[in-house]
Order: sequence, then structure tokens, then C-alpha cells
Amino acid sequence: MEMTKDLLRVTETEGRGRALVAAQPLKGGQIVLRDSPILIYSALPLISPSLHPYCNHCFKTLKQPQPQAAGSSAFVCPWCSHHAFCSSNCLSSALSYYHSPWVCQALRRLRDSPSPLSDQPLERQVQARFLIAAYNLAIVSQSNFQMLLSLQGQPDDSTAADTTAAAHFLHYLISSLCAPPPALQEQQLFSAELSAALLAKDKLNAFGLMEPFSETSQRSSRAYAIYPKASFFNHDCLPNACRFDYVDADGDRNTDMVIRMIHDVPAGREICLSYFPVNQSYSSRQRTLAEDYGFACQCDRCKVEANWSDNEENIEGEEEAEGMDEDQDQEMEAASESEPESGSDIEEAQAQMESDFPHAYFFLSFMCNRTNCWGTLAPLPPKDDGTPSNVMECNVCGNLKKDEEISDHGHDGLSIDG
Ligand SMILES: C[S@@+](CC[C@H](N)C(=O)[O-])C[C@H]1O[C@@H](n2cnc3c(N)ncnc32)[C@H](O)[C@@H]1O
Repeated sequence: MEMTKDLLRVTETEGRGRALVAAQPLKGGQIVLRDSPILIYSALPLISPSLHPYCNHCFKTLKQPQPQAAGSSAFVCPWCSHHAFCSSNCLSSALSYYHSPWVCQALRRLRDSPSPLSDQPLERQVQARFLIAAYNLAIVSQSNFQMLLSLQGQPDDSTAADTTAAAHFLHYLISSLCAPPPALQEQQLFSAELSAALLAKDKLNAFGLMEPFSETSQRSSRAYAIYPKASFFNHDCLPNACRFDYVDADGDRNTDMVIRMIHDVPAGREICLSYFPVNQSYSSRQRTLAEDYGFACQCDRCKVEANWSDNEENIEGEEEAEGMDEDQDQEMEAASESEPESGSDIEEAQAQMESDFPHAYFFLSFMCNRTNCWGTLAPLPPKDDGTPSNVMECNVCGNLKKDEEISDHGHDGLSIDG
């Protein structure tokens, strides 16, 4: 884990648990954290006849997924022949870490038909993958296992009700099929309660490693990963930092998560990510945060939007509210279309914008306008001499844009409080 030492510090906050705070003034585009995962597991169902199209160690797309195909460059696990890898290096690393003999045996037995998992929702298969990967940490790295246990999430959290039943089912299933990992058995840790605690931690802390963006289909996760430092970021519906991941990039750090500042912030300010795309409506955000993360968001944006007249309608009416509704869209458009001319006009327009729709500036400057993208834009990292970049990168579709192409409203005078 790099760069957090001087740039960010962990602090306890009232009602929000641990948080990451700027230890010095931070610049837009600055990389404030590069974090490597302690655990990664596939997001694909466990019971599947075909090999995954990804390397089961580094999760890069395999050029030739089927090893039997002529000219294939894939390597397969010699024990199960069911997991493919992109290189002999990934294969040998996997056999001593993510795909240890214990994992290989447990996955094989869970997959064997008739598997009790085949009657369960697909989500259960992915949870089984996580539990196997988490128990395996106790075998391959006690320190990473302890790190996982120290993350937020308990079986009695309000968000864990649905995972507790899954944990009991999976715990008894896994223990009926394979001997528990020796390290957990020795410490008498292996229990349904431990499984429930682990699943609760996964729910609050796992990040999805996303498939490349496509304008025509919904973006899905290829894998999930636990990042020990990035897990300390709290949520804000108008974040001041955002994550970039480059899972298909060359090199061996392709699963690292990079967190970059969206704009400048002063020392002492909490650095927050948005746990989902920023275009979601107030009621949708509140629902996700309550159900999946166990808190009612009271960020500045939510305080303003709580008073918008159409919220009740949203809460009762919308089933799957993903985007902003039409009224919000119109407010945003109106804000962006007003072109103040004189100095006092500008001040008036800013005052109006800040009271009606204080985050219009955020949407105009930092939200990608590519169809169905809803990604967040952050400047490229400053040059070595500290010169800021005027090129913005979208953290979803990867588009690069010059600052002035995004918004022709000057930055002067509008402050963003993250
Ligand atoms: C990924 S963890 C973030 C770090 C966490 N605060 C900790 O102490 O480890 C997610 C959890 O942090 C808390 N949290 C995050 N953002 C919050 C916010 N804006 N308000 C209140 N609680 C928040 C919630 O309990 C949430 O389930």
C-alpha cells in the first residue's frame, strides 16, 4: 500500500466509524492511494461447465480461454483442470495462494453434481466463492486474514440479516464436504458465526472489478476484491475522490485500485468515494445505503434533495430507480444553460445555483456525459513538477477530455466542499 502515509490518515469519526482524512492539502488528479487486494474472487457462478474467460489469478481476459484450442496460451490447474491461467507464473502463484490445494478441493466438491448449490440463487454460489477464499486466507496469510477480520461488518448489523441465513447454509455445506482449514481448526475459529461475520465484511467492503464499459449493456463485475486501506473510505453522494481500476492493463499490478482526487481539498477534510454512480436519485441512494450499508446518508447533497417535492413519489413509485428523474435533469440543464454576463449576474446566478441545486457544478464538471456511462471525471495526475493536468479521465469509460470541453463555465468562485 503506497502513498497513504503522508497524504491520508485514518481517524475515528462520530457516527461514521473510521474515515480517511487529508493529512495535507491535496490537488485534483493527485493519486492518494494505490492499494493491492488481500483477496480476490470471481463474480461468476461456481457451477458452470465452461472455463472462465479470465485468468484465475490476475483476472485479466484470457486471449485463448479454452486450453484445448489450437494455439491456446492458457494454462490450467493440473488438479481440477477447471481453472485457467494466462501464464505459468500466474499458475504457480495461484497454486500457492488463491488456488491452493485446499481451495481447489473445496471448489471441486462444491461443483460436483448433484450440488446442493444448484437449487440456490446464483448469489449463493458467489458467496460460496468468497467464503472459500476467506477461509483460505487463514492458510496462506494469517496477517491478511486478521486484516480481513478487522474490517467493518458484524453478523448482527442491520445489513447482515440476509447474509446470516446464507452463512449458516454455506458453513454447514462446506464443512460437510471438506475438512476445515487446519489454521482455523487449531484456533477453534471455524464456525457458522465466523462465516456470518466474514460475509458481513464482504458485503460492506468488497469492491467489484468491473468489465469494460459498453454503451449498450449494463456493466457487470468480473471479480470482487477486498482492499484493506480503500475499505476505510466512507461514502459521500458528491465525492471528492474516485477509484480507477485497470484490470486488463499490462503488468502484474493490474488488480491494484488507484484512488485519485477529483478536485483540490484542504488538509483535514474527509476524503470520500461514492459507493455507486453519482447520477442515482435521492430515494434510490438512501435505499441502497440503508439496505446494503446500514446508514442514512446525511451528506450536503442529501440534505438539499430531501426537500425536493418529488421524493415521496420516488420512494413509493420507483422499483428500480437508477438515474436522475426528469425534474432533476431539467434543473441541471437549466443551471448549465444560464450564461451570466456581468460580475453581479455571475454572483446572483451562483447564489441561485447553490441554494436550488448546489451540486449542479459537480455534475457539469465531473460527470461523464457519454451515453449510459455516468462515470466520474478526475484530472490526470499532476506532472512531476506539480503542474496540474487539464485533461480529465472518466473512471468508467476511460474517455479523456480537455477541461474546457466539459464545461465552459469558469471554475473561479465556485467552491466544492467534499
Ligand atoms: C467500507 S466501510 C467504510 C469505513 C468504515 N467507516 C470503518 O470504520 O471501517 C462502510 C461503512 O462505513 C460506514 N459509513 C460509510 N459512509 C458513511 C456515511 N456517509 N455516513 C455514515 N456511515 C458511513 C457505514 O457503516 C458503512 O457500512
